[in-house]
Amino acid sequence: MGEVDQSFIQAVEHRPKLTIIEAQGIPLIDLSIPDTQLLVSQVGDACANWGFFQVINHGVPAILREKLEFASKSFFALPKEEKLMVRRNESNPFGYYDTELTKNVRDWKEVFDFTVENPTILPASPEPDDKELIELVNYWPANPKNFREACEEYAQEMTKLSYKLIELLALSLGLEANRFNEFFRESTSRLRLNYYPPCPVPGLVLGVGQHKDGGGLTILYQDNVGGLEVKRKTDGEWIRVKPTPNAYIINVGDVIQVWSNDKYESVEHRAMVNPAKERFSIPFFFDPSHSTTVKPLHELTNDENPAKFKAYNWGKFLMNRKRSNFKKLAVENIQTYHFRVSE
Ligand SMILES: O=C(O)CCC(=O)C(=O)O
Ligand SMILES: [Fe+2]
Repeated sequence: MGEVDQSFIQAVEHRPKLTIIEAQGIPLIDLSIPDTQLLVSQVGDACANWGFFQVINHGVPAILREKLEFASKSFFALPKEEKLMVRRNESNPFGYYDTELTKNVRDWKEVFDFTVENPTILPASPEPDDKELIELVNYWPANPKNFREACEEYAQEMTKLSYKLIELLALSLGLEANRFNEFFRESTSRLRLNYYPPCPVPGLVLGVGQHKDGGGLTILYQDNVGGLEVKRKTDGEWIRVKPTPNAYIINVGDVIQVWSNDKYESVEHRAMVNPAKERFSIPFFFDPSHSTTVKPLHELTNDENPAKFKAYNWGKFLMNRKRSNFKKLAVENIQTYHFRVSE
């Protein structure tokens, strides 16, 4: 990326501290324990207290992740011109991208995005009155040769793990295990490969600026370099999540916060960059169908605990976010608090 352009520089209050506080507290959950009740209560506590947890013994074969990590490294090592052949554009918000913005500031990263459904149905634009839908098919690079296969095999495993987790989450909220499943048919789930090159000014920029994930669940794999920071709910302190070999980091997104009527909060996080090492991470975003109307579940609201959010459409929300990370806007990008019912 050459010289550090002004567009990357974070406002003073958002700059990362170079002294690291490493989290003791992010719960580590063993998904293989046979006692479902115990598992459900561990997941429930983690969601309520942190919004984040790590899982081990999750059933995803390490070999598939390693194959994808290798494919990702090979892809990002290609000459820029080759990567630009699968660049996202105004009409398709997926593919390769190296100028993404988070909240109007540039991230120090390159990404490759693809969707799980083929095709994925999305609104043509974020405009509320535009009813047109589009069918998106993924861009695949010609190299490395097994790139598409590695991506697709891994995404299937992520989908399986997501259903396991969303069912535990439903149980932890006192709902039927399959309560959320219907929302994820014709999902808009996406997988992202993140590449963070070494950066000469890690105290001034971020790999990903502070944000909340907008959708259902995120399943993140981070390599052993580390850089993910989570805003601790108890005191607002930024806490580094230490990489655990073979583990996944799970966080609830805004959609689950709304469904749960604030019982579970979607927590802010960000990624720091490293002055010497490159870093790779692989988030999977388990997101509902574009047609989903997101609103607090009726089972979780009543007269004493009325709905805290107005209903909104997931497809339009997603396209709004996509527009704001493609182009710098004069206004703040869309956030779920815009739908909060005033008290
Ligand atoms: O790379 C990371 O550790 C975090 C990435 C992330 O939060 C995202 O892509 O939404
Ligand atoms: Fe994120």
